[in-house]
Amino acid sequence: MSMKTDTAPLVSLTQAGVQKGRDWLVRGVDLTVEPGEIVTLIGPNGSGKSTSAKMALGILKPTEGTARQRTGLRVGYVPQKLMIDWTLPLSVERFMSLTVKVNRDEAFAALGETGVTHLAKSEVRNLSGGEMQRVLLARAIARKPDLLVLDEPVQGVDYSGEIAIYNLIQELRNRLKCGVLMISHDLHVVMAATDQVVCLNGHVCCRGTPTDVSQDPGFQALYGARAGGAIAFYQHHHDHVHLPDGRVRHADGTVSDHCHPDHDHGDHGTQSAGGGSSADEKRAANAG
Ligand SMILES: Nc1ncnc2c1ncn2[C@@H]1O[C@H](COP(=O)(O)OP(=O)(O)OP(=O)(O)O)[C@@H](O)[C@H]1O
Repeated sequence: MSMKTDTAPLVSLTQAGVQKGRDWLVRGVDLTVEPGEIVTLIGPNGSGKSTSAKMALGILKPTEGTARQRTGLRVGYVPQKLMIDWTLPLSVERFMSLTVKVNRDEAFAALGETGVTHLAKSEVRNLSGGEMQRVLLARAIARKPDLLVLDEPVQGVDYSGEIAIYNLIQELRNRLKCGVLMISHDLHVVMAATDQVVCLNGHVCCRGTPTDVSQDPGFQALYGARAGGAIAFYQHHHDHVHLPDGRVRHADGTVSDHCHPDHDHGDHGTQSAGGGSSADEKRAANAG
């Protein structure tokens, strides 16, 4: 059998779940990332985003279901936190080749791709949030990955900076033709650049294109003009919680064994004027 062109998704999960002791960290996750596709995992803290990403990357073996990675998959990773002693001087140039094997030309080419060649001699600890994210992106793409994994890519970046970073991620995807798997930790902010949004809540709560959401007249009335098409706010409420024993408690207080895939996960619509009072809505209101 010829292995010249592997046309399988870069990574895929099928009904994947992880159990630790008696508790399920996450279950029933279906996910694929194709070359050139941007997939974003969203959901509240502890909803299983990192666990799902780790299963997709083959770092964590699913207890149930399957996880597959394309043969010879190269992954570029932007971590959520860096284990770096910030009291030590470290130039961007040196940082680029600190943990990954890249030569000077590759490092500079990558810094060029993310628009920060001019920072090569700068101290990493002096970088602004946006500059740091660009350097991290450069480091992740330096070895020409098939898949770019971004764990909270707009950390420490202000609102206009966020749009710039998301636009850059989209540009990189277009230029490098890589797939992108993004994790958004505490924001229900999803970019128009995202092809697929998978919202987790201990299981796949809902999924779809941000376009569906951003084309909603109610959404446009609130955010369309201001957001400039670059960012969509994906707002919804979870109408049930997953109990540690795997059972599901619904909004009406009833408890059931399963949360079926065809189960109505409640109002996943866009925010309406005068709607609830969650932190997400406050954030959306502030940003908009
Ligand atoms: N090795 C482990 N053993 C036991 N529980 C774990 C382990 N790893 C994660 N968990 C738990 O599994 C759940 C899902 O964790 P996960 O890190 O995937 O969530 P997350 O959506 O990425 O959260 P956050 O937004 O806070 O980073 C959490 O309740 C977490 O405490």
